[in-house]
Amino acid sequence: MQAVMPVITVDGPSGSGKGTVCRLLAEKLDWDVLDSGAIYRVLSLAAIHHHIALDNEEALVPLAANLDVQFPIDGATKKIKVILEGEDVTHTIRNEEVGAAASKIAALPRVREALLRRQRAFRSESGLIADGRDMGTVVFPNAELKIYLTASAQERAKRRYLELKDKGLDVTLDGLLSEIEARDDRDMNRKVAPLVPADDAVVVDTTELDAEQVFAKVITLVQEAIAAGKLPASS
Ligand SMILES: Nc1ncnc2c1ncn2[C@@H]1O[C@H](COP(=O)(O)OP(=O)(O)O)[C@@H](O)[C@H]1O
Ligand SMILES: Nc1ccn([C@H]2C[C@H](O)[C@@H](COP(=O)(O)OP(=O)(O)O)O2)c(=O)n1
Repeated sequence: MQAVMPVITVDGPSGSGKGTVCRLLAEKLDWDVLDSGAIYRVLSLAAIHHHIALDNEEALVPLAANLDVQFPIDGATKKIKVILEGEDVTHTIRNEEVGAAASKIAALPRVREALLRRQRAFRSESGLIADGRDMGTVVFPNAELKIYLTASAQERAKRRYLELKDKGLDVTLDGLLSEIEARDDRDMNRKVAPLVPADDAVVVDTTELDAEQVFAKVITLVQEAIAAGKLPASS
């Protein structure tokens, strides 16, 4: 019988640094990553392409259940690509408009239900680092280690501003702050699987920490989990 492979969950609001820490941790442990936000983002883009309203749960559920999405590794860059219905949407899904749309469809209970099995199927032969909002509370409630990253909305907006400016996008700090606050409100106050730390999650406030310091803290948590026998020594 195949052993059940370990899972580390990393949840938190937009810009708290989940993607960054998950990428570094996956490299260090040689584990796989589930970017659950990318699935919600891709679904919202598919809804836009198919002219389905973001609150039309009836139509969104079959779209979610049959979503034609692949996450291949780019041979040249070694980064994960996102392919929706044969089209490379790796960059398109990252803008704030798609993030806001993703947050809207993510509030629909039956849409979340339709995506559950797809997310759990990412559990891999190595180990899995799961990045999202409800990884520790709903999708992998038995995860061996649960981390919840947070930071002030101001700091998260500043990070997003620097990132998007760097990509040459026309954004303002105030605009991004409003969008982040609206998304926090929607994600934290929805009825199903709201963004909240799992009871057994370790909360790390990253407001005053750079990415390297956050990673160092997370590595310490992994080492503590190994010492406590929660994660295998080979992690
Ligand atoms: N601790 C940190 N301090 C400053 N900037 C950070 C930190 N962690 C991540 N970043 C940067 O902030 C932006 C958002 O980080 P990201 O990992 O994408 O967050 P999330 O996945 O939680 O939305 C990225 O440009 C990233 O490089
Ligand atoms: N597990 C998840 C992941 C994302 N979502 C929703 C809510 C989020 O605002 C959007 C986009 O998530 P994503 O993690 O890509 O967003 P950020 O990179 O943190 O800005 O999707 C969710 O409801 N549950």
